[in-house]
Amino acid sequence: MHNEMILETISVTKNYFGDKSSGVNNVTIFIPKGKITAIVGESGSGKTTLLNLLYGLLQPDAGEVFFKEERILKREEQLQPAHEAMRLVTQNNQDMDFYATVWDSVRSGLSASELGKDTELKKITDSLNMLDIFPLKDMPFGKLSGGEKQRVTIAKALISKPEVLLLDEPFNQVDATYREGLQHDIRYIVKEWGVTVVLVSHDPAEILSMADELIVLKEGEIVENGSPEELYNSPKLLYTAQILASNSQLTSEEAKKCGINSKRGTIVIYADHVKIVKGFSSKWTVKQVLFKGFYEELIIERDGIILRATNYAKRKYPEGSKININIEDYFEFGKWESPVRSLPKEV
Ligand SMILES: Nc1ncnc2c1ncn2[C@@H]1O[C@H](COP(=O)(O)OP(=O)(O)OP(=O)(O)O)[C@@H](O)[C@H]1O
Repeated sequence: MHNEMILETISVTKNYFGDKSSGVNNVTIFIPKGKITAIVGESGSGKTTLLNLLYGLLQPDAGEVFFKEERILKREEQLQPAHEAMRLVTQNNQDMDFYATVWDSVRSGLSASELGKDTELKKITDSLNMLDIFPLKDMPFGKLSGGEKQRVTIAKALISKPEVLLLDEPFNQVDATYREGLQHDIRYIVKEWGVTVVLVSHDPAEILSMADELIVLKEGEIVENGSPEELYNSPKLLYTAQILASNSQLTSEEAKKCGINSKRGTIVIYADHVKIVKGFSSKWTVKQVLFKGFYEELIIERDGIILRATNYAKRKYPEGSKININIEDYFEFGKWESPVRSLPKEV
């Protein structure tokens, strides 16, 4: 089914120093309505620049941005940045008053024409309830935890029911244990209110669990896009594989020692594809155990080769213990980074 588009950029370029070394170059994207689109990429790849261009906060040097086929006006053409149907939540609560109560903070998201109306109370209450922060309504914003602050900024952004919500690294300040709850609530809001969300993120876990669509940026250019499943299961680029999953990279010589015969330069093995199995043949040593909440990531070593392995049986394999593994899948990347899909291998 063809998705209805709400936002698009046509060959948009924004450079900060007059050359291609910064910002974004010739970017054409389509944002589907009522979905969550994640813009991903390494630090400095242009994610925030693209988000600000979509919002109209930055003006493109070339190209155009459209909201529902209506061109987003340039700064000199409008009184306020951005289209009124969009809201941007920036990183680090930049535009929040730390002394204001949660109630007043959320209320400040209403436009002048909405303030003082009969509907004001209901709008504030609905927004607070939607983000599950009504009990905090009298607390000063500055006294809240990172996760609570983020809920308030989103409630403020949503109070006037925008059509598009743009979120820059929305879970950065949110404690890992509260992330999933907030991710779930954003998904719920998207479904209930039909809001379109565009978010910038560098965390594979949140991208894969939340987004309907992914746009991969590298050095200011779009290099891949598609659903999280498509890109995770069949990344065209080594770069995409690195962004979407915790992984190990081996040379073909190293891979050979793991039973993988490949003539291509780089072999990528997702931690999720390294399975711990019973057996006596090949012993790997657990060098490090990384706590990841409901699972662990093990850094394991054999003959100088280091791999990452996901382990759900927590505390079963302490540092120094010996384990056997199966490599269930891997990707081979050659000179042009186009991968060959690989068959499961036992090690
Ligand atoms: N206001 C600015 N002035 C000059 N250069 C800038 C400005 N904003 C961004 N850049 C540069 O443009 C490039 C892209 O920056 P941007 O913030 O869009 O990347 P990002 O992918 O969001 O990075 P991060 O994940 O680190 O936030 C970087 O090289 C950055 O240094």
